[in-house]
Amino acid sequence: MRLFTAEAMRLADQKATQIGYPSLLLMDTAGRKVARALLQAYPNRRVVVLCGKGNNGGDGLAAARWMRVWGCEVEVYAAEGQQGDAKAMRQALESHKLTIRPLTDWQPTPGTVLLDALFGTGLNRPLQGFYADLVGKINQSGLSVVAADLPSGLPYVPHVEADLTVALAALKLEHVFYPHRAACGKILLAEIGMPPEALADESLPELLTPQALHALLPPRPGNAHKGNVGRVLVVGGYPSYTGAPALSAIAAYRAGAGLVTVAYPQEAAVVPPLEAVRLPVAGWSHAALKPAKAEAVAVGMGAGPSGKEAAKAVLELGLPTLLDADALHSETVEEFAGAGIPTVITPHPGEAARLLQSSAQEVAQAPLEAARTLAERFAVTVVLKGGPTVIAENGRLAVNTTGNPAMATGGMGDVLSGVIGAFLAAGLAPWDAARLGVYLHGLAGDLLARVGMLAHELADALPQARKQLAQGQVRPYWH
Ligand SMILES: NC(=O)C1=CN([C@@H]2O[C@H](COP(=O)(O)OP(=O)(O)OC[C@H]3O[C@@H](n4cnc5c(N)ncnc54)[C@H](O)[C@@H]3O)[C@@H](O)[C@H]2O)[C@H](O)CC1
Ligand SMILES: [K+]
Repeated sequence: MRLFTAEAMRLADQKATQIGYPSLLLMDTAGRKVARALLQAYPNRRVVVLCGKGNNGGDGLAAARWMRVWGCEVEVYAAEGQQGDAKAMRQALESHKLTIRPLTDWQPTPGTVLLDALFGTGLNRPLQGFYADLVGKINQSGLSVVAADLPSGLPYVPHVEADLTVALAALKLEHVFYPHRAACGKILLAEIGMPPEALADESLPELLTPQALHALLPPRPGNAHKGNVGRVLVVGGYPSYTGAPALSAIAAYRAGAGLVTVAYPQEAAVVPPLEAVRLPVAGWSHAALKPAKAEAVAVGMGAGPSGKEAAKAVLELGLPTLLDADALHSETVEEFAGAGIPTVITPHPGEAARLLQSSAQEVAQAPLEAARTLAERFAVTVVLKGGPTVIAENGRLAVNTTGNPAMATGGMGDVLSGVIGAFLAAGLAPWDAARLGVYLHGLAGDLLARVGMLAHELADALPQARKQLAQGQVRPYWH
């Protein structure tokens, strides 16, 4: 499944028309789906539909007609000047003898549900004047609001704050990235009959879905033993950061690793989990790490200023490697890529900014671009953590669809490193290990989803998350 921009959606629309699918049919289906979703969420309420003059307004006019056909009480307020399909929808509605009132006449009436069909993907500048005031009035009314396709005004300010948004044909950036996603309320994706060919644009970012991720889960063979399902070497720890490598080790086991070894400076009071092999080292060197039995390495978690040296020792092992936190330095990443080692880096916006020589704010404002640039510049697989996390590799992008703000606590990144490390060790390519790891980590977070949860608790929820994914029980947030 792909993530659309407004422009990509317009092209998809065009393509559908070119291959012979009538656009009026798309609009009518859009209206019917919006109407049905609204009535399911707010049964037995009087509905007020507010329509703009573009195609988003056309969806609203179609929705009003369907609600009328189904015998619901519905009032319509619309801007003047519809063209094309939207004009046809206005005529179709009028033929049902429903009075369409001027948009300027609308006043909030207690107990009604609003259908916001003012603007969708066609907005190319912030709302001003009458429409800005109207959005303010909608938001201050305290009424329940259902948005057709997008809360009107997004991606700018002001915009409608909806309780429910029915995304049409595909999810757009605003349905996925914060802070805009918050204005959508609950999100439902409505299929409107768009021919699949029109929606299949491989150049767009992939949205991680349970179906796609399910296929990546490494099988657990009947003759599994701890030596053939993936062994991970966790390298980190420093006198003042002793918890990080332990968390990664727990997470690697919880994600399915057969054996986890933790290498840490002997002077650091690291307490690996009981199940891990301990490898205290007197200084970072290849010789010190060599005894570890592993198919993949995760390095940098809580390694402090010794992170660079630790990574250098890991480099010589030549194993697929995840570089996190204190191992995230430009020279280090370049060395791994230069040596042809399958490498995943997991920066947060601050670390990404350090690698890109920009600011954390710039990275957070344009995460897709930042991840793509990092992947191009360093020729590695990039996991840029955020709301949501973006994965990039060699021109392709994927956007995570699990996780929640309660996960914003210390140690969550260390857990993610362990999870991705486990999938690298199980033999997954970096692109697959990164996507599956990020998705499962977020899914475990969603199973707990309460502020105050701890990183090790999330790790403990990983087996349940994996089981749900394996059994096809995961419902994405837009269902
Ligand atoms: N494939 C689909 O998903 C389908 C989507 N549909 C719906 O169509 C809209 C997009 O319609 P479009 O006509 O392109 O744009 P809008 O209705 O969002 O608004 C355009 C309208 O508004 C004017 N305008 C633009 N910016 C401003 C502004 N700042 N202030 C005032 N007016 C502005 C512009 O000139 C136009 O007149 C999509 O979201 C779906 O809801 C189809 O129904 C079916 C297929
Ligand atoms: K809208």
